[in-house]
Amino acid sequence: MSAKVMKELSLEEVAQHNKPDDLWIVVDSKVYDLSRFKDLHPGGVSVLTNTDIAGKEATEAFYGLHRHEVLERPQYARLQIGNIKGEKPQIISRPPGAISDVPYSEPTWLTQGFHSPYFTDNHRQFQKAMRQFIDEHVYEDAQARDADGKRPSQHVFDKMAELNLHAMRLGPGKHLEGRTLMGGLVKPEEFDYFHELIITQELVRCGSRVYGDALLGGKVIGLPPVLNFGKPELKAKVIPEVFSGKKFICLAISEPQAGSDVIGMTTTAIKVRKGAPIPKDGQEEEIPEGEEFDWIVNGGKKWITNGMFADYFTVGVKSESGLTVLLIPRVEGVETKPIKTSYGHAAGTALITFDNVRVPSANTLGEEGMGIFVILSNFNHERWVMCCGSARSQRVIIDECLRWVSQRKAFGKPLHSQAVVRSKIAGMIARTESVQAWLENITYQMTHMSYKEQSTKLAGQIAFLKTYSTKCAQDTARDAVQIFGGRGITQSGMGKFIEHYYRTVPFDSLLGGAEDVLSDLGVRQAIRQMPKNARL
Ligand code: HEM
Repeated sequence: MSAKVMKELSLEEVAQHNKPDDLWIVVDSKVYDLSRFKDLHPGGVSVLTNTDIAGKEATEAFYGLHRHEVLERPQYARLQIGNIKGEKPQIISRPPGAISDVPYSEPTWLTQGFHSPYFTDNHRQFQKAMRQFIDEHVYEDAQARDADGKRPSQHVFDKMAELNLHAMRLGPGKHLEGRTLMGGLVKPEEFDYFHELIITQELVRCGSRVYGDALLGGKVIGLPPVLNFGKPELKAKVIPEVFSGKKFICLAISEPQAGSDVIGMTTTAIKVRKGAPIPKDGQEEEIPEGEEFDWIVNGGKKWITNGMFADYFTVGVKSESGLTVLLIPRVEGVETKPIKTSYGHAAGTALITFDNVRVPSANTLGEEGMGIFVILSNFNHERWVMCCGSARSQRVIIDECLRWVSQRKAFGKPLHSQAVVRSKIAGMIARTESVQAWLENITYQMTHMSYKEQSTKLAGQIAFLKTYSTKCAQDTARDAVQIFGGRGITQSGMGKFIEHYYRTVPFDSLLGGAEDVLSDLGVRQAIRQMPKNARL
């Protein structure tokens, strides 16, 4: 189809078309014919036929009420019939992959003229590729799935697999060996936690909290126990399936009765001889040392991210010898039901029931009765990932607020002319910058410590950062709603990302350890490390 030929028009010519049935307006030097559209306009007819708008330059009025993306939607873009002679559009869309030039909407290491001791040229190239990938292949799917509640489209998982992003989201390590990462941009042995931070922070820019989890959040926490504690044959089967984006895994620990109280969990596993019938009395059989057997699992798990579409479940169970972790495939006796949460359905949050589920002993992860170590070993990494996301999501809100207060007028002046509005934005910026700076410091420590060292030295730091970051995020969400007013609680239009943020921000403060629990953990760790001879 040939491109539409745009007329070159003057403002005087446009002014002739100011009647309901012959209605033109100008937005950012582009002339739109709204004669037929006016009856379909979601904001009504009268605002368009108003004498201040019909046949006039309406840029300011338009941007006070609509996001720029409205004009990019094909059904509205085609209303354009021409341009104002000698003028050029001033408002440009950010090209895919580009850095934003709205102040504070990027961390300093990505801001023109700023420097960083942490990020190398390789990190910068990696960030560029990652942003391009998100803008081109992920953003639209995130918006669509957030709205319809379906899980992410398979083509997104497949594209991520092509770049080995599923593997990279588990951080640096042996699992990257022999893989081509990001089309060869980074060598497996050079991939570090800053690369991983970049992946998480770029993903968050999609502006959908549920989609972040939907995009295999379950794998980020459910696969490490397999990777670190699974038997070789199990790993050889499950890991390639999950890294290929064709099979899904989740972590199932929390229970309706026990919440995150891992010691108080009630899901049970008893041993029976391989293939033997399930004992009616529920009593475990004596299995000779070294012989393979089956576990019989009964119980349930709640709030399990990706549970609805998972093929594998990494499950904490109570066994005779204590807490044990099993990898349970989706087999007979496993049932998943959706749980409605405030962030929507795309992440497949599930209630899972296990009814006499038979699991081979070869699927035991780590030692029997030592499951607490299997579970705890990944907590730091999970919390750190959440800090990366939380830091970046706060920046998305700053970007939204700065744009809004500059384009929205109240009492004849832009919103930013109100001191109270500026003061709220000052708080947002200070909080976000401090979270990111602390995060980069911790990430740097991680790149210089073994996994074991990280557990002993950084558990407190990460716990404090997570608590601090999620508290900052909640303050920022609350202030952003005040700045956006009614739009901040409306799911479409100007404030849609603010409404979403305010609704979903508690997730980060709960998942991976609630705020109060984590602060306490950090202090207890500090007390344990107090030198015995320290005195005032
Ligand atoms: C090319 C021209 C225009 C198009 C394509 C358009 C399209 C839309 C759309 C899609 C909405 C729904 C809300 C959203 O998705 O953001 C909307 C709402 C609205 N529009 Fe327009 N519009 C145009 C021009 C105007 C103009 C010039 C005015 C006059 C000041 C106006 C006033 C409104 C109002 C008052 C609302 C309701 C806003 C709200 O719910 O907060 N529109 N418009």
